[in-house]
Amino acid sequence: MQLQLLQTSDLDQPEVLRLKNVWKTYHGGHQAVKGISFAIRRGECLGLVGESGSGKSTLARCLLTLERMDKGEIWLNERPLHKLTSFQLRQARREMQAVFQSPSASFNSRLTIMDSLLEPIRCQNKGCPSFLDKSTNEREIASQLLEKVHLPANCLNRYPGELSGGQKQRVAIARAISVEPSLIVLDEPTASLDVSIQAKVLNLLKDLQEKLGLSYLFISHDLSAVHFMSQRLMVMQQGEIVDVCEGMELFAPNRHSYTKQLLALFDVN
Ligand SMILES: Nc1ncnc2c1ncn2[C@@H]1O[C@H](COP(=O)(O)OP(=O)(O)OP(=O)(O)O)[C@@H](O)[C@H]1O
Repeated sequence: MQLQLLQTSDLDQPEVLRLKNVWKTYHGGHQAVKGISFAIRRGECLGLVGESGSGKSTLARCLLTLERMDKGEIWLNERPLHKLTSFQLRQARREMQAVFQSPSASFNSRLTIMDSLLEPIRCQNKGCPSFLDKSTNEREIASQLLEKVHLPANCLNRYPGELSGGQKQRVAIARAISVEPSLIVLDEPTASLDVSIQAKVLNLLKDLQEKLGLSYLFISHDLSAVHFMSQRLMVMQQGEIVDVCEGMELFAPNRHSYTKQLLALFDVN
């Protein structure tokens, strides 16, 4: 799929992802996700906020098909992931990328940054992403990708251990966008970073989303970060979506009582 420049608020855009009535129970009977349904449109950032243990990561792992759900439907670009064979699923999964909380865990410490960065492009036999200047030279493609996340090309020969957490997270973001996925799941992408770096990474993600028309599911326990990033946000409590709102509706007096509790906890503006 080609990324396109577009208005992020454009509700005429097609759905990239739709979840219908997704349930997940862990061994021992704990219901982490209880009948969740939602959709994400192309070019949209949908925020998911909720306190620790509310089921956000479980939901993310279910939709990335890293975790088997009990029941429900997951449609990616109108393909029913819940009906695919394992082989078909491996192919379809490539249309989704994820950036997780811990940048260190995302890299093989024995691979150079260049090799880690180019892994998805090589695996998927893809060439130069359409949003870069055309090139067939791997090093040039990798340098351009790093440039998109404001890192110098001299990082390419280094190993993950030689980069800071913030730099590694930027490489993880560059790697996620390299194959022009339909959806990027960002699961607490700044939670392990220094406060001074968090805002920079959020700004970078928002800038890339707007320029490249990316679709994000942005997950965080921090309501202010979710509000900053997302056109629409969902509030999750004990495995359920208890509130959904757009932009400034967050401050409406009739919000769910749990949303109000979160608003009181975080400095949202
Ligand atoms: N592998 C597992 N086995 C059993 N229970 C689990 C497992 N993973 C998560 N849980 C439980 O499911 C619930 C939801 O966990 P989950 O990690 O999805 O929440 P979360 O909202 O992402 O939390 P956090 O913000 O702390 O990451 C929690 O009660 C957790 O203890």
